[in-house]
Amino acid sequence: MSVDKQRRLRRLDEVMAGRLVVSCQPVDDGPLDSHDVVSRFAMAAVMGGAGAVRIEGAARVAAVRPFISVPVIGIVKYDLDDSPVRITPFLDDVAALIAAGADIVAVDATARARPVPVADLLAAIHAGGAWAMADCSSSEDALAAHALGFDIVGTTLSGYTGGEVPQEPDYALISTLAATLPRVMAEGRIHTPEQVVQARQAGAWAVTVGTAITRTELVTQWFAEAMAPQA
Ligand SMILES: CC(=O)N[C@H](C=O)[C@@H](O)[C@H](O)[C@H](O)COP(=O)(O)O
Repeated sequence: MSVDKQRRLRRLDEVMAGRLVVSCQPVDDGPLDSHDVVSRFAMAAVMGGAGAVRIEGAARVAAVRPFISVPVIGIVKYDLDDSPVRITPFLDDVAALIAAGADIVAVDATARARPVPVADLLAAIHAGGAWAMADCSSSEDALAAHALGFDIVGTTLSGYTGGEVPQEPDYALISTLAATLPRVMAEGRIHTPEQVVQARQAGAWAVTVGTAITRTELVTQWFAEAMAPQA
């Protein structure tokens, strides 16, 4: 491993290992979907103990950046006609996220039809001086991403590449990955502190929570549905 790479990974471990990441992605087009609200979510998350935040959109990363000093994981999401890949499929967005102040850029690293090869996205992230996170759906994705040189692999896309979305986090994937890979981000459907504990026990290097903190409509719905008449 090159000295530069060793240095990069040491610094990444210093700032992120064992930390909670809050994904500040409100429901699209909902009342909380604004730069101002997301900046405030990010500040509140840091006050609550988050070690990093995950933000969608380069303009939004730029809006949030002045308010927080913790690492920002930047992504840009799409709904493409010719590819199921949603998370940061294009090189231009990698550059824009880094220019906006993202410290880490996350990309979909699944083996699905895509406009730009994962290796090219990775090269652009590292050329821009950022850390690279691979959003994966399976151990095959994650092992391939690690072999390519991604700094972090996440379970972000487990359960989201076809079929019914499971209820629970994918602890089995977290633990399979953690057995051989150094930086596993547990992400996806982690809604409670107890689930954070389980993800950590499964070997997660860091844990990302999104919906349970920043999608108030959905969290309210969980509680509202629990109000159904009791037998
Ligand atoms: C599958 C997909 O597109 N995941 C997205 C990735 O950025 C977000 O919609 C999630 O909110 C994020 O991964 C955090 O997960 P959760 O909101 O379940 O805590």
